[in-house]
Amino acid sequence: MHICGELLCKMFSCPGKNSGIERRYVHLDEELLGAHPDFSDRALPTLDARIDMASAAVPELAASAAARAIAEWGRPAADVTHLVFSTYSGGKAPSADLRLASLLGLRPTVSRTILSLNGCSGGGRALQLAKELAENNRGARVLVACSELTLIGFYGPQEGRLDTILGNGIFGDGAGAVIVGADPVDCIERPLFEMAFATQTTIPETENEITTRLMKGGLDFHVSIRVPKLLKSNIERCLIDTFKSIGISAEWNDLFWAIHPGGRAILDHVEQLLGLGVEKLAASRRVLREYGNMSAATVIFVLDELRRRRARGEEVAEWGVMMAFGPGITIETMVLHAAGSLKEN
Ligand SMILES: CC(C)(COP(=O)(O)OP(=O)(O)OC[C@H]1O[C@@H](n2cnc3c(N)ncnc32)[C@H](O)[C@@H]1OP(=O)(O)O)[C@@H](O)C(=O)NCCC(=O)NCCSC(=O)/C=C/c1ccc(O)cc1
Repeated sequence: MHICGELLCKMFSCPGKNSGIERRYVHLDEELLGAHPDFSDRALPTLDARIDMASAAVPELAASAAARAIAEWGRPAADVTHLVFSTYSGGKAPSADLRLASLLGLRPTVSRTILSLNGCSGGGRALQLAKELAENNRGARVLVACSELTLIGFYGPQEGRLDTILGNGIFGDGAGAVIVGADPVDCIERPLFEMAFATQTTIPETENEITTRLMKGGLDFHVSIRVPKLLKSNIERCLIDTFKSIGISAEWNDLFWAIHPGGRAILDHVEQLLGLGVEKLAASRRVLREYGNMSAATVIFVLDELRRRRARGEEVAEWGVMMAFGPGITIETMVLHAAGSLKEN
């Protein structure tokens, strides 16, 4: 796995002091908002304009992250055999993945899959899919790219909808990219993480807790106040079942953790539930603090942060867990092994 996170956006903002977020980056700056004042009012029909803007910016942001991931990988872009692309900022076909393939100069036979509206679990799903593609196609090299722009669903506060303020307060823009393969070529490819085992779980009867819907005024997000507690009640079962499936018994504090920082309360609940030491979620908290919740791209930033910490000589456990949460409520869980070369970076 070769990883890169990328931000191309222009403006930063600071939500409330309890959010755990110090800054975020957004494409929709004051100049663009000045040109589209109707974006602030979700009752106005702005979807077309938002889709046009996102269709241009989403693949460019993705290309910037992917170009860096490919450069670190060390092989030409033409060696990419598959592309898995995740975004909630789509709305057109052909989708941003085709434009991304063209911007990167991928081969015309590259096998493309787009994940749309998977929300914050999209990064975890894309990586699981890439793992399966890589393991089942000899020599495959899968580019995973997640690119999210909040402009598709940004609008002003609405009476009786505190959750829209929450969405505008914690979401940020960003793109992450990873190259996944199953059989690294010696001396050229230096794997960072091995994806040992992956599962997806849906919490029963929670389909209305995290939702998005394309409306004439843009993408309407709803995140219920129950989400942190619902995750808290279900995460440990997922972890126990996942580790049982691979026959490893794990002490939670002996692992490294790449938890999707969907919000400060989610990290607090996970930390408390699993009895984790304060340093265990430091990578997730740093990404939340510096970038906010970038939906699918966020877990890639967390993996990148863990990689950087290891490179700086900080102690990172050999085995770890990545978890991402999205509409469903869907929990994507992956057991990771820090590959040998990570220690030498
Ligand atoms: C940092 C927060 C936002 C605020 O923390 P706080 O400052 O300590 O404050 P409180 O938690 O006490 O909340 C302040 C007020 O907001 C209210 N509130 C608090 N969450 C809420 C609420 N979801 N509704 C509606 N009122 C609320 C809460 O009741 C309270 O109201 P009040 O007592 O009247 O002041 C914290 O609540 C928090 O981290 N919450 C979890 C955030 C969360 O669920 N994140 C989403 C995870 S899932 C995800 O990321 C996927 C997104 C997605 C992306 C793209 C897609 O296409 C699809 C999906």
